[in-house]
Amino acid sequence: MEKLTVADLGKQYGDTWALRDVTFSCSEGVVGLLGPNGAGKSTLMRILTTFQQPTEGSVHWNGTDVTDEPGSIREELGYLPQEFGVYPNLTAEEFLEYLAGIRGIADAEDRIDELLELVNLENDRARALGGFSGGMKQRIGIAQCLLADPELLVVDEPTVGLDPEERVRFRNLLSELAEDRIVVLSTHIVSDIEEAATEIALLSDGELLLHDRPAALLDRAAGAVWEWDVSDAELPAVKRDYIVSGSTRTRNGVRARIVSPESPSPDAEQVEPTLEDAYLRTTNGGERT
Ligand SMILES: Nc1ncnc2c1ncn2[C@@H]1O[C@H](COP(=O)(O)OP(=O)(O)OP(=O)(O)O)[C@@H](O)[C@H]1O
Repeated sequence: MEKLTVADLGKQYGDTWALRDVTFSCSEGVVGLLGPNGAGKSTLMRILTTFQQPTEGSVHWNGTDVTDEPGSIREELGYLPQEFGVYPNLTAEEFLEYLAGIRGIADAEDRIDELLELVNLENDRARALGGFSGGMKQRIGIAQCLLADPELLVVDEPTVGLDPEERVRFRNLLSELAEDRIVVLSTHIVSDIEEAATEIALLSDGELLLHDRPAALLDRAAGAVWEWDVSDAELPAVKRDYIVSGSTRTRNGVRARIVSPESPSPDAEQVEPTLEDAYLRTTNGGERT
């Protein structure tokens, strides 16, 4: 039996369905919850973590319905919400001691040492959090999630505001953590999950368009990615008529990369798809404008 099972989940705000008929299940690994802004990712995460009630459907954790018994998942859950506040005057170590205290975790000293080392903040343990970079704050955020050694870790857009180096470090940390637990990670940036995700759940307009291995998503763009040279004058029409997944400047214009089932021009060359191409194809262009 899978550990986490989501069945026919729906959430309505007023007249709007933020989630509709979402069904999937998973065990250990990184589940990359991918989708444009407003797709319903945060809503799904808040329901998984029991901060919100679904309008319809259910979430089961190890066979127990979490709406009926929220304690069943809360005891084994670490959650890093999108807006994670820290107390600027506390040091990293004091912050973790404080949270361990209010969560009733006794004798947490050794665990705090272990976690500070895991998130690579052991040398900054005595520094006030107010002086931490975005990446350091995210790492202390992950450390606090792990205080009780949870089996399920839910992190909402954790790489927002991180520099490229911090992103890579953070992704590696999550992959390590997913060896013996489920990590659900939401993002609208494909490269955040390209290497780390063992499964991708793709949400768009509240609907789950796909839940599968990254390779299955990649297959969706097979034979549908093209590159060719266009002039600056032609570029606006290309952008209007196609899903453009990239463009690089050339001497006389740009080399456009587009996602389309048919060749856009006799000069176009078919190229290997990336996960970004497949994501754009599946969501019909990604971000809604
Ligand atoms: N409390 C709320 N009341 C009304 N509508 C809401 C509420 N929370 C979210 N929504 C709407 O539900 C939809 C899904 O929002 P949600 O925040 O879950 O998406 P998201 O994929 O996490 O996007 P983002 O990355 O922008 O947070 C959006 O249309 C949003 O406007």
